[in-house]
Amino acid sequence: MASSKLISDTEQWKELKAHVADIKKTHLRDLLCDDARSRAMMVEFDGILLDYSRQQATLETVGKLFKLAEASSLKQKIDRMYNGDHINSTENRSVLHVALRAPRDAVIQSDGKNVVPEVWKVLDKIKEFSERVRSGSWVGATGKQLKDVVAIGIGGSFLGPLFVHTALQTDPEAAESSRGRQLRFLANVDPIDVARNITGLNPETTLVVVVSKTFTTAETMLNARTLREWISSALGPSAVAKHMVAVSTNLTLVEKFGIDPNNAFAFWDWVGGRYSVCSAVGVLPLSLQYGFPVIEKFLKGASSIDQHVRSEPFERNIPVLLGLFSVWNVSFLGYPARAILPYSQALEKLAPHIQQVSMESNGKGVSIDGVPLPFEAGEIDFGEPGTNGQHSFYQLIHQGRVIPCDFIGVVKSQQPVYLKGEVTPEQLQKENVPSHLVAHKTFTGNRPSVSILLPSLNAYNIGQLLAIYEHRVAVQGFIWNINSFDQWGVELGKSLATQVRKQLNASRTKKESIQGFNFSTTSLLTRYLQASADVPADPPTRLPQI
Ligand SMILES: O=P(O)(O)OC[C@H]1O[C@](O)(CO)[C@@H](O)[C@@H]1O
Repeated sequence: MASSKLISDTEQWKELKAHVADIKKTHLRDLLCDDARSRAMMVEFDGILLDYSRQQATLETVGKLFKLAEASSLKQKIDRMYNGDHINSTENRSVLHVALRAPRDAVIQSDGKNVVPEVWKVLDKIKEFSERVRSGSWVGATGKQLKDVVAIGIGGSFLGPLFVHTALQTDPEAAESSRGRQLRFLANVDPIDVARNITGLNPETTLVVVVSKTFTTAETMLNARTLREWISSALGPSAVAKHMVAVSTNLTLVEKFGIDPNNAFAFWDWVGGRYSVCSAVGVLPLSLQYGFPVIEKFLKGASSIDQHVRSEPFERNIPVLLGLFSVWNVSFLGYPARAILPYSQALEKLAPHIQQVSMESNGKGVSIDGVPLPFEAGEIDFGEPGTNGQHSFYQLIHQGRVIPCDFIGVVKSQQPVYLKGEVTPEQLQKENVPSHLVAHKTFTGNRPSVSILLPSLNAYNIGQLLAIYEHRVAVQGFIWNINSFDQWGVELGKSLATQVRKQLNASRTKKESIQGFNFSTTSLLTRYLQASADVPADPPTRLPQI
């Protein structure tokens, strides 16, 4: 274990700790009376407005946060990321998702090699392949056009693409270009998910995209085998070549699985799973659905924010400001959660995606050098689109626990509806509230939030939003000095789960007794084995169906 200095040992951290008492004495209501303060807390870039005046912070707090950024070498860390240094030191890798959306003529090095040409080679291949499928020049085994796509993948190989797909579905341009086509996502190992996803689809007109960085993830490989069976039992084993393609960094395993390597789309170990939506992981299924030109706009939006993060001074740098205030809320004010509240139904899958990006990245208990953290890092992310959330958990946010909120607004809706002559209810009518209800009917306020206002929600804006959140999470990790890009905890979880699977298999097939688990696990496994005693050890293949 290294003995590097923790950020919490610096003077700048201690100054912020001491500053908390001043802020706790101040009510947000009073802070908001200061127009100059509010004006200074608004930042605009490329059509996006960030208003952070509703943070429990003064301009002095902001100054102190910038000093903390300096103490944590934030600028140098951002530069090291863009320079392709192995900042993911525990896995000895570069972190270069910014290269996935860089312009064709950009130069971004990893291990002494410019990776941008490789990125564009894959993008060009996706463009060509998706155009062939969409135009009908690539057809299925029976000569029919492939109108439907099932993307199999989990975690980072699922949540980001699902978020972007859901956000694009109602955008007029994307809706037009996807007319008559369907994109579905199969993630869960529970056969119910297979049943739901194949219901209503015809193998003759379906293309399956297996998305897995490692091509070893148990859930994905089981689902891939199931859909391979679905295709070959209907159309014969040779149909797999026409109906299944893959996205992976492990092209050897792709070939072993039976997918033609020519129909595989590569990405690289310098792309973390949860940061991979701009690689073939997202770009292939999304281009099949919407056409490459729409998805190229999405990449351009993300790239615009990449340039902003790298070059904008911290005072006007949206992801840096967001990251600093997240650290302020979590580590100084002691608020462990964050609500992501987009006022657009199209962003309904933003919170599930950011949950992985944020919590898998920053849910760490040790510094990048392996030193246990004496403070809390990471935050609990959750969210729902407004106004649905208002009718669900906002009560707790209003009057219960303090949860910093991200309010995301869209000025020009994808689907604007204007009602002529709509009358405003007389909400402000004086009520004769009985005294015993006054406290129940009062908001004490003083709850921090940021507002992010997008001009519209087209492919470009969706790319911007994605990149803002990705960089914000990285900024938080840089300040806390943790490794936001590894996931050893998840890997440990997977290996513990493998032991359980092995035990279940051994008990079923060889009647081996359960060994090496605690009382609780042993009891649950025993009960499960007893209750499923009628399941044959080697069951015949049966496709789930509804
Ligand atoms: O793309 P793969 O290798 O199948 O992994 C899927 C996901 O599993 C995880 O390792 C978490 O279990 C994620 O980080 C990753 O995105």
